[in-house]
Amino acid sequence: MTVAEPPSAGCAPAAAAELAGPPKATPPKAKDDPTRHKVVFVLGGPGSGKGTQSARLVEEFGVAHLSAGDLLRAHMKSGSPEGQMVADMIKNGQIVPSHVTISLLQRAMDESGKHKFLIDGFPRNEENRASFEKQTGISPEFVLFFDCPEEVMERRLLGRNEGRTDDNIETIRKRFHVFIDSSMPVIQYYDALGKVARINADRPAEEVYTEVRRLFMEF
Ligand SMILES: Nc1ncnc2c1ncn2[C@@H]1O[C@H](COP(=O)(O)OP(=O)(O)OP(=O)(O)O)[C@@H](O)[C@H]1O
Ligand SMILES: O=c1ccn([C@@H]2O[C@H](COP(=O)(O)O)[C@@H](O)[C@H]2O)c(=O)[nH]1
Ligand SMILES: [Mg+2]
Repeated sequence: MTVAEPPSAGCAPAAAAELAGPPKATPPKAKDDPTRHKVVFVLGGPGSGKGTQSARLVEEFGVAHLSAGDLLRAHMKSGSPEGQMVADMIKNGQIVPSHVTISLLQRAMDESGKHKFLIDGFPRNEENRASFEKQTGISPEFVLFFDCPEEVMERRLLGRNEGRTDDNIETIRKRFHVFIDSSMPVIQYYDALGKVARINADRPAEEVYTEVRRLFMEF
């Protein structure tokens, strides 16, 4: 990627901002820096139970939970053209451009006043992952991967009844394809670094949580 030249002196502020190019990369903080943000990515197919298990962790450990999907759903209600684009992409099961999701995540992290985060449903593809690591200087402590058969996830999503525009059979099938094609490579990337804890999510939620909390205690 090419880095934009700095704006010349005398540039108008708006033009200068435009010339400044993409957000600058943040260098990683030292391991023992108490202000360092620690992140666990919560990944798995649609309906695998990411939100359900994250809520339990919030209850027990008080960690901050940032669901990228929830942030995008809130953003789509903003009424802005970008919000409309997000609404259309969610309805079609597509991955929203990284810069949109990362700026929502960054703002939520900054406003939370916390240092430990569960980031649920992100990164969705390799480009999300690389951009997030570069822009924030954060790589995850580990990844919780909820592994669940598609037929089980499909049944759960069709029974969820939260009025989501993407919980219909047509979009669910697209989301499964996107998960296999684009999101699994992210899990494989972190697995190669020894950072993935795989959890069998095809069990009662209580049973899944017993394993999740045990893994989380090490965080
Ligand atoms: N272990 C489980 N057994 C049975 N039902 C479950 C289990 N975990 C979650 N559910 C139910 O399945 C549905 C989907 O769960 P949840 O919203 O946590 O999934 P998710 O991974 O966050 O999905 P999405 O990626 O679509 O946001 C919910 O209705 C939830 O109550
Ligand atoms: O990082 C992300 C997270 C989500 N999306 C879009 O939102 C929907 C729903 O996400 P859930 O995690 O299931 O709530 C997803 O299908 C994508 O369209 C995204 O683009 N990027
Ligand atoms: Mg969810």
